[in-house]
Amino acid sequence: MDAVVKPLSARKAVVADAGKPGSDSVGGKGPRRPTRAEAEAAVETLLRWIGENPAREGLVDTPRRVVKAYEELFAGYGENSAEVLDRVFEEVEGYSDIVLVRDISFFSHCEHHMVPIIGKAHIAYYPARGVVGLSKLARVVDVFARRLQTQEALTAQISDAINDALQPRGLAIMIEAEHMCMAMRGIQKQGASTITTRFSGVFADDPAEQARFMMLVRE
Ligand SMILES: Nc1nc2c(ncn2[C@@H]2O[C@H](COP(=O)(O)OP(=O)(O)OP(=O)(O)O)[C@@H](O)[C@H]2O)c(=O)[nH]1
Ligand SMILES: [Zn+2]
Repeated sequence: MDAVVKPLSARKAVVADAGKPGSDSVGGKGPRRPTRAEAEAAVETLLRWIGENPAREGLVDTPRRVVKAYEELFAGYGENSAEVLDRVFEEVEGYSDIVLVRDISFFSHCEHHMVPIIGKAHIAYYPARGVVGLSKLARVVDVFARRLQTQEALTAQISDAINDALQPRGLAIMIEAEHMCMAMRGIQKQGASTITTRFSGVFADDPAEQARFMMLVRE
């Protein structure tokens, strides 16, 4: 959770690095991580700021609950994509055609407003030196989704992590998401969905492969 309190410049460096083996768990130098009590006090301040009375019965435990919920919602800062993708299975009877896991649901939070991004990721690759457990693709989505994000960075980080770990012949990532900061506030457009893609290897080189990916995602 250190990155939550890192200055923006330091945090940007972490994001740029993310996905490289061993470098996407956030930590190291930076401002001191606040204590749990300080984090709870910050929630209490926000409660007072919105006009609430943190001492009323329904709210006395809320700072504790919010901090606990943040540990879960932002658990990705303590996780490392390289560890998740550590185990490559090479004995797949020579299978080297497309592997596509679609509709991987995720929740993230936008880094501008800290409100939810709700979406689905679709991931396809052509194995070269083996395959990973299918659940690991979904786990790697959560490693990065459970951080403050932009959809573009999330897409790039997932792609970089899988490319580094698996070196597939091709990798395609598509993310479709609704940003609550556009739905609940600001422009207030519900149902608008944002699509981002990242193609590499044969998916970047061959438009027919991109078309195949799109067809499989949509069918
Ligand atoms: N590119 C990108 N923009 C995002 C993402 N999530 C939220 N945003 C946008 O980030 C922008 C932040 O704009 P600002 O003008 O700094 O903030 P704001 O005054 O709250 O903007 P409004 O949302 O337009 O009210 C908004 O346009 C959001 O829609 C994302 O994942 N990617
Ligand atoms: Zn936002």
